[in-house]
Amino acid sequence: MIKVAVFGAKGRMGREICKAVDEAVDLQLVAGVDAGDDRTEVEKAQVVIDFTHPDAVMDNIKWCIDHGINAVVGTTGFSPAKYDEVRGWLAAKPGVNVLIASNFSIAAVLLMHFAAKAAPFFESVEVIELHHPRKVDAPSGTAITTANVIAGARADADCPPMPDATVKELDGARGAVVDGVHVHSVRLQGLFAHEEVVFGNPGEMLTIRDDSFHRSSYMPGVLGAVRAVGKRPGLTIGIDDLLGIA
Ligand SMILES: NC(=O)C1=CN([C@@H]2O[C@H](COP(=O)(O)OP(=O)(O)OC[C@H]3O[C@@H](n4cnc5c(N)ncnc54)[C@H](OP(=O)(O)O)[C@@H]3O)[C@@H](O)[C@H]2O)C=CC1
Ligand SMILES: O=C(O)C1=N[C@H](C(=O)O)C[C@H](O)C1
Repeated sequence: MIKVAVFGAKGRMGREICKAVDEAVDLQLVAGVDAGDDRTEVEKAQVVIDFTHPDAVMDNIKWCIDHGINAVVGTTGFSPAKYDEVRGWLAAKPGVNVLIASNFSIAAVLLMHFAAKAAPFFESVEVIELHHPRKVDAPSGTAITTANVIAGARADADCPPMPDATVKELDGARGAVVDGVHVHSVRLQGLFAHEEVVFGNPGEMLTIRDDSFHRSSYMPGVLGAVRAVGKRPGLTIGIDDLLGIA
């Protein structure tokens, strides 16, 4: 039995995660807390799951590492510098592990995998992410990761810069630029979490799209990460390795 606590327990993801942990026969929910709550019960956990807020997540990870508790983190807002900071904290606490993934849904993880494979074959690529209007961050963490892996694959293949004649632009019209990839964020009532990667060549186009319709799509990935994190030393980024597609 793995003892689990949830940070952000009353949030949209947290509520679903508490239910999934409760229903799993090999996991025991020992605590669920939100901002400002007492954390005494959390200290009994072997794994903390964090789905909170980009401004809170680094302090939460530090708290887990200081208390010798492994962490599975879905909260967004990470950068290479933040990953390095977590690595630094973990180096001082051997035996404690952290797994961070910008997306735990199988469809989104596969979308990113396929996007990286397709990237070297196209002259142009842009990312469009579409989410519910309660989302606080833009672009989404998944879109940032997608742009990162596309840029990495293009750099490895020595792709030339993408064609783009824009010289006159209303601020934001071409979206945010992440690692040289344009990323467009749509916030629309009725949507949940969706992403399209559009690739273009002269005379042809490829679209790769994933749709999450419900938060249940993240649960197999989150619970799989909870079961795996104790066996993965240090910092693990993403669940590709857990799925055997790294
Ligand atoms: N990786 C993935 O697969 C996915 C990631 N996400 C990400 O997860 C995060 C949360 O999303 P969502 O559930 O929709 O957000 P919500 O705003 O619904 O929930 C966030 C919860 O975190 C709580 N919280 C804030 N600060 C702290 C803190 N310091 N310690 C403990 N709890 C805290 C909030 O409490 P209070 O209201 O009291 O402030 C709230 O209950 C976002 O970054 C989102 O992008 C979402 C879906 C999937
Ligand atoms: O806030 C959300 O809802 C989601 N956040 C994550 C992100 O920013 O990528 C994952 C998913 O898109 C849902």
